[in-house]
Amino acid sequence: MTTRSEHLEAPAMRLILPLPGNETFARRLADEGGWELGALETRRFPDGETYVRILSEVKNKVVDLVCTLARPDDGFLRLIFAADAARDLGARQVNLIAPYLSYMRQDRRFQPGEAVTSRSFARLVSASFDRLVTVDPHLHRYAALSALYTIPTDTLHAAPLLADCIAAEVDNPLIIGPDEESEQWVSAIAARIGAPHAVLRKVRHGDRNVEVELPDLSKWRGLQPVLADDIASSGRTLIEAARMLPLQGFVRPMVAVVHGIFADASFQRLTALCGRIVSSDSVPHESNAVGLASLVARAIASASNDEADLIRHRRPPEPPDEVEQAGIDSFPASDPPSWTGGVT
Ligand SMILES: O=P(O)(O)OC[C@H]1O[C@@H](O)[C@H](O)[C@@H]1O
Repeated sequence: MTTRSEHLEAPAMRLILPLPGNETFARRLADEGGWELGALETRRFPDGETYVRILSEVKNKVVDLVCTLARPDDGFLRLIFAADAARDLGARQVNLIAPYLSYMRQDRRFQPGEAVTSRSFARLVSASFDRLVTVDPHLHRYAALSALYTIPTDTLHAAPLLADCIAAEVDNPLIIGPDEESEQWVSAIAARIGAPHAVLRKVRHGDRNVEVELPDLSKWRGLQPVLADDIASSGRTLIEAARMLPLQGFVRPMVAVVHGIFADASFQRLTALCGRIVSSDSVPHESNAVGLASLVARAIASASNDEADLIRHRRPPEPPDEVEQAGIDSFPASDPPSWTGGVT
């Protein structure tokens, strides 16, 4: 008979469990690691409430729920219900594998009364999961996810994979970031493939209204421009950058993004202005050309499955920081800024 201590010492079996729409990525992940692929069923009751049923055995297993979080409001409750169900049914550990992590951009209160959704979302996820694995979260004013999340997190980077994809497709690339924020990604990509890089200036006036200015790039005319960024959301940032490049005599740019959300008809609009457009498979899209499953599988395999270790790494929530208070004080109602959103 197996004793309790023998059982705890045995390596936990792992179950990769996709939420709807994440089956392809989950299958790749399971194949990479040689792990079991599970299934769950969800539907809506006639009143709009969510039904969730886990169809695989989870007892004593490490359960990795795979759910990219593009358009999170549609499926977040079913994700939380699935995590709770896995735990109720005896899962030893319940992790969230979210190749794209949402709610990273409203990371402070820009106007009095605004919800700081980065913080609220992190609290909800931290309450339901033991660990979070994600790729290139939009860390702007926060240096690391540990400033928001109270559970252990693994932050992976797609820049080397995007760089290899660009190098395979373009001979003499000039890597261009559409705004100052993108410097971190474009410099990493450029360094890996030994290409020059430049960063444009952007002013955001609204959710779908941005202005992009080009510095003098004439010394690089003749190179193939490659616009690289972390997210294409409304696509406006990339569209404006792509519109500006021909003004300095550049050919149509290639576009390489980690997270291709491409809301509205932005992909079609970009296609009209650009050459090849590639993204990672963090968000399922026709532009997916860079697979992340192997990167994510390696992180999962090396993460600790030890409950005691996870409990040690859980931290109490941090109190609101200076930034939040500064946000409240700095925008008196009589003098609102023209752009009230948090996204740059
Ligand atoms: O312009 P859209 O595509 O809406 O938003 C994406 C841009 O906004 C920034 O936060 C991102 O880093 C990216 O540059």
